[in-house]
Amino acid sequence: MRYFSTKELHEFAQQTVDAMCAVLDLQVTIVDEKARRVAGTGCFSNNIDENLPTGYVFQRVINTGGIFFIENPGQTTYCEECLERDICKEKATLLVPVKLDRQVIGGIGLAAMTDEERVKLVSNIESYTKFMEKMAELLSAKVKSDLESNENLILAKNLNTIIESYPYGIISMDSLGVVTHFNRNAELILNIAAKNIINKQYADKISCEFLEKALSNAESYQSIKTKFSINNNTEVELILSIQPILQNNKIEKIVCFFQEYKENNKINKMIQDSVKYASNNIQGQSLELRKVLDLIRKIASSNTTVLITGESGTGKELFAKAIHYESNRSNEPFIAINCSAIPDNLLESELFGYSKGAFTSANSTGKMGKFELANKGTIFLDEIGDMPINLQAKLLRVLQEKKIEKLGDTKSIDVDIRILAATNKDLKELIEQKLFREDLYYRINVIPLHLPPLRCRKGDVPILAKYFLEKHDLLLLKNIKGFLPETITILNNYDWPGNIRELENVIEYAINMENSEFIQPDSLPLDVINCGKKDNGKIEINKMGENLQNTIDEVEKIKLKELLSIYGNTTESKKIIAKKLNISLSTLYRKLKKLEY
Ligand SMILES: Nc1ncnc2c1ncn2[C@@H]1O[C@H](COP(=O)(O)OP(=O)(O)OP(=O)(O)O)[C@@H](O)[C@H]1O
Repeated sequence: MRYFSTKELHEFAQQTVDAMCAVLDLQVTIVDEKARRVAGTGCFSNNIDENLPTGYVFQRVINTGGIFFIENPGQTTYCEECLERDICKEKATLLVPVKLDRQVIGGIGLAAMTDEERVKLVSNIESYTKFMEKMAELLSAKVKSDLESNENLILAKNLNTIIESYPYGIISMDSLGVVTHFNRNAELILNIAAKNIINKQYADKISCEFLEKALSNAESYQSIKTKFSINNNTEVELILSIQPILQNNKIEKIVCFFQEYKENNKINKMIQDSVKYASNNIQGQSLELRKVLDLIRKIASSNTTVLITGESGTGKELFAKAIHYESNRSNEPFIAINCSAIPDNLLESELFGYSKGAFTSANSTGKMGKFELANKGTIFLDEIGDMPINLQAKLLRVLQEKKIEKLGDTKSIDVDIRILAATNKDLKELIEQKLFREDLYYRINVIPLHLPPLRCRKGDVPILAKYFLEKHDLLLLKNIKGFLPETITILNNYDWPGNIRELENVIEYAINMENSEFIQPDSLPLDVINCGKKDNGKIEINKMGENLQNTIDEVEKIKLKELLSIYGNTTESKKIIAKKLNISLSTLYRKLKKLEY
């Protein structure tokens, strides 16, 4: 790649040398990483865009990244290879590399052309060197920022092409709802010209309840069937996904993808079906699992609260979603909140929302709480055992009265929600410790649903393993066909303390490690092998051997990268590197090839 390839950079380099020459009263030149002159003052200005003479010391600066000061040009060993050493007009010269992220991308040279200039340069060499280093940093920063802005430009063009050719409507807007992108398909579906909506507030032209909710609460909604009102009183029915983009927990942008809903449209049907039959994602055939699935089908359409219990990673959230999507609330929101992940003092406002001006740091427009957001749909209160006791009293009121009050507001709002709760704690024990309200326990535990740990439904291990293999193999593009029988035996023998989440992670790890068509036992993590296989000595040693080789390769890679950046990538430089490492040149080439250099 040529770093000083643009006209702007050439002009900047020339302005830099002119300014330096005016201040220092010495001649200045800049060369690129191929030792081609990019800019120059005085006699150097005659050879711009030409290569420097073969053997000129600048070549060493570029190859080694070192600073060179030649007090007596033509007479030092550095000048021996220079074809112009006998006609050199320079009386002294200082050459400094320009580096970008440790890679040499050129150099700056300062030359004394008279005896007087030479005395000045020699006697102040330290300060000149420091100054030149600063100028090299300045040049490098300019090259970097030009490269970045060029990359950004290409990225923006690329993104725009993707957005325009995407087969869905796309609207993107900022946190105030001002539209920044509106693609061709959005124009066709909503019958609005992009120029009439870009830079305007979407609410002026179209309105959608979900967008408003997403804008005020940073919620993402996936594949909802919803109606959009267009300003001339027409409505279109859409399948819509909304994705907020957050920065420091604040909405920066909202991106919406949508398609017009048509009964017999294949994609729409697929989206609808995948939403409706979310329980299809539940894998397993054990008797224990089939009992749970039967129960889900029975309870899905009622509005009764369900308490899902089970160890971490057994699928509590997945089953909660299955209940929602099997119910007649499936076209309405499913809102999940993890009560242990939110600090106690914030949980109340997250659940109930607040009115404008409720407290000093409150958002000036107020905020909808999760209960209000889940209206008509389902709210999933995960880790309910961690809910602070004062909030438990408020939750009880919501369950009994189906009303909520925002913080800072006395007006109550009716909510029509189904509550699903989950915990991996023993709530009865928490009741004894006075950490959980007994009345709330009975209120939420109307339908108990217990998910057995994976070790109690071993029959599901091979089915789940195959399912996760197919899922991650597709994502990692490895084309692995299955497991060796010994691998399945190890998986079956293991205890799975982290349940299905742990199994999924183990399979993803194994796919990454595997280089053959079938997952071998030694591609599993060591702790799974050790616990899952009784005679595991051979595998452990193999694994250690493999890890040791990986570590050696890594260290070699780092060292070679460092030496290449110091000495350069030419044949000459490689000879120096081989000598330094005390290995033959052919061994060095073999190592570079193996490490893909
Ligand atoms: N039967 C199943 N079939 C397919 N995937 C499953 C099954 N059960 C769980 N999973 C997957 O396992 C992972 C963990 O599930 P989930 O997050 O629902 O567990 P959880 O019990 O809610 O965990 P925690 O208590 O730690 O929040 C998820 O990726 C989920 O999709």
